[in-house]
Amino acid sequence: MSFFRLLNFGITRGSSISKTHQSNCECSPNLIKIRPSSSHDTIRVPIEVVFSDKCNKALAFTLEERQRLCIHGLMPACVRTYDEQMLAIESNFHSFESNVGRYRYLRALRQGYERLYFQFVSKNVHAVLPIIYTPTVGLACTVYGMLYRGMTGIHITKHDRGHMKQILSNWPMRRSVKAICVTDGQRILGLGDLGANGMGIAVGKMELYTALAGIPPSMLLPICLDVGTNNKSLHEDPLYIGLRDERLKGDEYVCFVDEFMEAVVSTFGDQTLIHFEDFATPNAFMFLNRYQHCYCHFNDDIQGTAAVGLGGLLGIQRITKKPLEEHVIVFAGAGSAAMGIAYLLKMELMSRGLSEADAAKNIYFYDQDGVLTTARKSIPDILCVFAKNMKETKSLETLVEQVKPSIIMGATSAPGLFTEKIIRTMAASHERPGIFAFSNPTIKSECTAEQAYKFSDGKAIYSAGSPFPPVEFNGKRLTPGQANNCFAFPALVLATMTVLATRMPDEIFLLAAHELAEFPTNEEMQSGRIYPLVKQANEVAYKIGVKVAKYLIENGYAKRNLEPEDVEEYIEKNSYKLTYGSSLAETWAYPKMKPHPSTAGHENKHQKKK
Ligand SMILES: NC(=O)C1=CN([C@@H]2O[C@H](COP(=O)(O)OP(=O)(O)OC[C@H]3O[C@@H](n4cnc5c(N)ncnc54)[C@H](OP(=O)(O)O)[C@@H]3O)[C@@H](O)[C@H]2O)C=CC1
Ligand SMILES: CC(=O)C(=O)O
Ligand SMILES: [Mg+2]
Repeated sequence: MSFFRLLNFGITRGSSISKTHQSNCECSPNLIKIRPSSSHDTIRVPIEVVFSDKCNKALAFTLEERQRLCIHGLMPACVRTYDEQMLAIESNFHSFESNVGRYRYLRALRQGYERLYFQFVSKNVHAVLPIIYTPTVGLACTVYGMLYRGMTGIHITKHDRGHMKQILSNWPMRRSVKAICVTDGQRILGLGDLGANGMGIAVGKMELYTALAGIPPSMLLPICLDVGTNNKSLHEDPLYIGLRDERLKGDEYVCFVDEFMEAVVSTFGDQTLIHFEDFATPNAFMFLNRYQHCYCHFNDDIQGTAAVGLGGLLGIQRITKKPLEEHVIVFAGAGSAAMGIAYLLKMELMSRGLSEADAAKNIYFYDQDGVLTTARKSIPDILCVFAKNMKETKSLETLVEQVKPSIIMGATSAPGLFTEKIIRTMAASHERPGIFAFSNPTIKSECTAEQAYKFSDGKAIYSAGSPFPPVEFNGKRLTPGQANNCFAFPALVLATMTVLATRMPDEIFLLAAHELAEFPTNEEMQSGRIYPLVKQANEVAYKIGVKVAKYLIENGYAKRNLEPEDVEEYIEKNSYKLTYGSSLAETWAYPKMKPHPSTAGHENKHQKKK
């Protein structure tokens, strides 16, 4: 018998509890007296469905529901309200001494009570993001095998070639999947190659889709491509969950990922959004170039970070009242994050009328080989324009003394790279030097908030990839910004999924950057915080998501037949409901996802051929 036939047994969809039935119970908040209900009122739902992560309301099952679902007596008498449930979770959450302990608790909560979990995350973004996202998720990935407690997504290994479609079809909610976040685990935050343990990152990113952007979890599928790991310590770790082989490489690796992309669209449809996360930089760029014009694909480390990086730079422009083209900017690190930001920054400057060479003139790159000069052999294409005809130096301090940057952007995973001398040199030449320490998790930051404020005499406009608490300096409370792509990707995926965009063009990342820069008030900007607060992340996702969705419609990228003025209403109507259904039928109807209406042949009037 199908799942739905079981669910519908004995109940008319949409019906509510009858008056007669209600009169069978006498309830006070904590004291319940029941007379047995008549048999036709009960619903024979398998107990594993009632108590499944999707349906379980824990102690919030009402007395009527307990009776009708034949689960009465399987839990204590207390019927908890929403606030009481939140209190219970909050008390548990705070009772753990370590953040990994909290992470572990939240995993169990998600796996037992999905809706309750997302209620808690959405209402406590400020406290929970540092656990399910950076920095704690990074630490959790290092011990992921130990923390593993069952299915969170799909693992496809290098032995699955030729069978990927079949594996993707094994996902229980395959009919509702609309977006995928995939990693091959090779560059997990700044922690390096964590192989199959990287699944924790894909899960964390997708949880933010739901918690911040309201996308139903049933539409989301985290995937780990287990192509081996070159991390020897994982090969020897008895709790490691992945293949203990060297990584696939070369053509074999590319063909593997090609087959994966084809399997995704043939299983879930060609509108599926495919988010790449934490691939090693050369592969990240290679796949972005390969797929961005034929799939609905983006790379968050390159493009999401670029939107947030440029948003921060536009914030510095607001504070200093000096146009970005007049700032001297040093990028420390030449990986996905730094190159992505520099590319978008160049695009922004060229949109202001500068030539490519002029846009790149004041932008310097520095990596493990020192400053990027024209003398360097084999420069990645994207960086050529930034290479300078200057004397080579291996020292970042020397470079900073030489070019006196007003802004430094670190994405190196090299903690302490921004020394006291560097920060003091910048503060001596600039009233409000911009210091970005993008690297994650916290232990990888190029400098801490305290160092940035102390060594700059409180002048620094400091932001970091991971959260830092406010710092008291000379009687002032200075609040760092969080320069993290979590202020961009939820909005971008919300927009893309809302309008069923065919592609994710560069312009939407530029637009997101501009919108993000407008968030902080003038007062907040002047105090040195150029990003919104983490607790505003839902509002950021919604507002930027709406703007980007309208842009996609107006520029012919949308497949859904939706007018720009209807975007807000559509989002509100279709977003994940954090509260339980108001009737039994609504509660139990949850797993039945309505397929997106086919829009084939219904191009909206804004649509151009792309
Ligand atoms: N805040 C956010 O939203 C995001 C943060 N990140 C973080 O940024 C960091 C980098 O990631 P990604 O861009 O993918 O970069 P990669 O790890 O691919 O590259 C790191 C770059 O830093 C350089 N580097 C390493 N050590 C030093 C050093 N001591 N001095 C100078 N340069 C150094 C490397 O140089 P070489 O090539 O010569 O080895 C390389 O160019 C990670 O910590 C990641 O977590 C990433 C994406 C988003
Ligand atoms: C935030 C993020 O995507 C990273 O550090 O890789
Ligand atoms: Mg990342």
